[in-house]
Amino acid sequence: MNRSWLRVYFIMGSNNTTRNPLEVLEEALQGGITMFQFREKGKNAYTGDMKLDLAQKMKQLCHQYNVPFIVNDDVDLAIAVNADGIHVGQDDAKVDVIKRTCPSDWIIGVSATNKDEAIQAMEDGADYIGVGPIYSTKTKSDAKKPIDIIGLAYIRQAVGDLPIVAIGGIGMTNVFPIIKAGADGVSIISAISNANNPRSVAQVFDAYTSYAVSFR
Ligand SMILES: Nc1nc(C(F)(F)F)ncc1COP(=O)(O)OP(=O)(O)O
Ligand SMILES: [Mg+2]
Repeated sequence: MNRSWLRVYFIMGSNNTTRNPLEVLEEALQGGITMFQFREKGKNAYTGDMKLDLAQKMKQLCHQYNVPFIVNDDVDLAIAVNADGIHVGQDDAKVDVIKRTCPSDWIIGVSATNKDEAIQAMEDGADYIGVGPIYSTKTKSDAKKPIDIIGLAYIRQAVGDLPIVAIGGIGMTNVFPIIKAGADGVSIISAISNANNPRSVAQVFDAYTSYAVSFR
């Protein structure tokens, strides 16, 4: 997996915006996001054919901009739309099962909050780990206690050069310390999905992360 795909990793579901999610995604793609995760869950989330249809349209958009399209949690949906990969948490499908039953070229991401989860994900063969929550977040109602920059640095030290994307309460002002602490990129939901101008916010994250990574 190309770790630079993690640099500006946008995550969104239909309930993370009051606008048409396809318009928000296209604006974020125009602004330079480097990877996208379709995370359709929680209050008023789409299900069934509506979820399938939205996933197919989002994947098409991402591929118009040569951006990988990842599905959160839902392995069956990811297979149905021929996604580029899946992201699973500690309570979701296991990596070894995914590797046995899903396309061999899939990007497989795993959530990790501590060193043990990170090392386990690496040993299981995850292509990247989503480390956090770095800061407190309102987006994920069942988020664990924030680990802050020090928790990220500790995990970076434990996993060598395994690709890491940081997640949880990330805004433009804390990009630099997160990259300096060892993340290859930042994962953003509401900073882009709730923005008046998702394109310009994505552009700022693109510029800030590129600059920060160049110092690494
Ligand atoms: N969805 C995520 N994406 C990332 C990514 F690495 F992509 F930034 N990291 C962490 C999560 C959280 O994943 P999980 O713990 O299963 O909770 P949920 O399914 O509610 O998102
Ligand atoms: Mg999950």
